Amino acid sequence: MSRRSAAAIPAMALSGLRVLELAGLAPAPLCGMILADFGACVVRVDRAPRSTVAVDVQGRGKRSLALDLKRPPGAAALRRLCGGADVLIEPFRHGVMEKLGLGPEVLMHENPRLIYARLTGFGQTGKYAKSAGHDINYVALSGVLSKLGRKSENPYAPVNLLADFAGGGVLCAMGILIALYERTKSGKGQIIDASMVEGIAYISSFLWKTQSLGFWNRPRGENLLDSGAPFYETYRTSDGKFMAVGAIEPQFYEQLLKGLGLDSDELPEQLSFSDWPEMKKKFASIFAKKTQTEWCRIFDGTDACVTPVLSFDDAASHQHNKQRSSFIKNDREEISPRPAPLLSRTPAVPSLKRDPFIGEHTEEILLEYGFTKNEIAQLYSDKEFSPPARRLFAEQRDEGSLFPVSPLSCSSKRGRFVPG
Ligand SMILES: C[C@H](CCC[C@@H](C)[C@H]1CC[C@H]2[C@@H]3[C@H](O)C[C@@H]4C[C@H](O)CC[C@]4(C)[C@H]3C[C@H](O)[C@]12C)C(=O)SCCNC(=O)CCNC(=O)[C@H](O)C(C)(C)COP(=O)(O)OP(=O)(O)OC[C@H]1O[C@@H](n2cnc3c(N)ncnc32)[C@H](O)[C@@H]1OP(=O)(O)O
Repeated sequence: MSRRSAAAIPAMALSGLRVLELAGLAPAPLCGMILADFGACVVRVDRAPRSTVAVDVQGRGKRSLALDLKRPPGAAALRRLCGGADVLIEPFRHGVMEKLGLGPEVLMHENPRLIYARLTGFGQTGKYAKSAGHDINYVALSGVLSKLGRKSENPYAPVNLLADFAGGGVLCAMGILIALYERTKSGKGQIIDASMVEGIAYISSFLWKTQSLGFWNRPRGENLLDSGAPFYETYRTSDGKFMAVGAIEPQFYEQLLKGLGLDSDELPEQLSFSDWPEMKKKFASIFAKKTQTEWCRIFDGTDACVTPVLSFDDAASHQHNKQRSSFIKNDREEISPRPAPLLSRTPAVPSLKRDPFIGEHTEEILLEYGFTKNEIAQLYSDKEFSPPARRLFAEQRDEGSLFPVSPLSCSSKRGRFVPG
């Protein structure tokens, strides 16, 4: 690429943004990965020296610094790093950061521009603030879990997508961006209390606000969008695959019937609740007569709102997704979703390298944040970053297979790290 064309590539939307993400389980890593995908320089602060395995499988585009925050030099180092950062993401239950002397009153006193994002299940206050929990507990407490599941079955949590990721990682990233925008006007940072319970509840506003419309008057699994309706359901095909049907509006429902070879004049009204169970059986027996490919041939290109239920492999190779390059392959041939949404001028440019090893970039990050070689040596001598840990990092690098991967120095590879 010529120098001219290289110069013409606009910086990513978040380039220059310095983010410290304290290593956590699932939500905070997604939050950090989103920011990194869109250009932020994200440093994951891992535990040292006791970490042996990276919990973060969403380390794309991040670098790793290992610190023992329980020892005064480690906590002091984080304080100093926060002095030069824009955003701190912390994923511990309420009180942990305060116990470490790293609460917001300390860090924001030293850096009033800091956005201090606290991503927890239950939030910073309330009866459960100090309790352990996981996605399913947060979805339960939000009220949403009571709505999920098929007829006559127990409530069902759809993997850990709702709390950890939608209500947690994504909304926390949104909170950070809102706070950053506000900071351009006030010059001040702020604390973000991102509770996953509230995140899911917020995301489920439609459910709350449609209560009065009669959408949800029937028991779980018997309503319009919760697998009660025959036209909003999945159906097994003759080859053991599935089709998804979402033909809600009458004109689309008509096309569904046409594709199935049915005549609406000979059927009950679309919204006749009492006929739904029978209609489901009818649709199921028809879908079971053809393969998924055959049904795709019938419905593709129509407005019947019928699509194949794809496996991950099939999703990545589906023509539509390929046409949009919706999935990317990293340098280990691992396929994952491309960052979304697509920005027209400054789209995300995700790293295609492996995720970072724990502590892999400790020294280079500390140097970038203004530590001298002597100070870093002092941290070493204080066993903050002990020889055994260094050996471990070397072993990780040699084995190469223990951890998913991507060392990407913001300064060298993307030119988007701005030293403080
Ligand atoms: C359902 C999901 C969770 C699913 C995750 C699993 C799918 C994955 C978990 C483990 C993964 C595997 C593993 O990594 C090994 C392999 C790795 C390989 O790369 C891939 C394959 C693996 C097999 C991998 C596979 C999978 O990825 C896994 C199986 C969720 O719901 S996640 C959401 C959980 N909730 C929250 O995050 C809300 C806020 N947090 C909390 O409530 C608590 O943190 C939590 C989660 C309840 C945990 O409580 P815990 O008591 O453990 O921690 P805290 O009270 O928060 O305190 C943290 C303590 O740690 C100290 N500390 C932190 N950093 C440092 C540091 N740098 N140095 C020193 N010390 C540190 C801190 O001071 C606290 O100490 P104290 O307890 O003494 O105060």
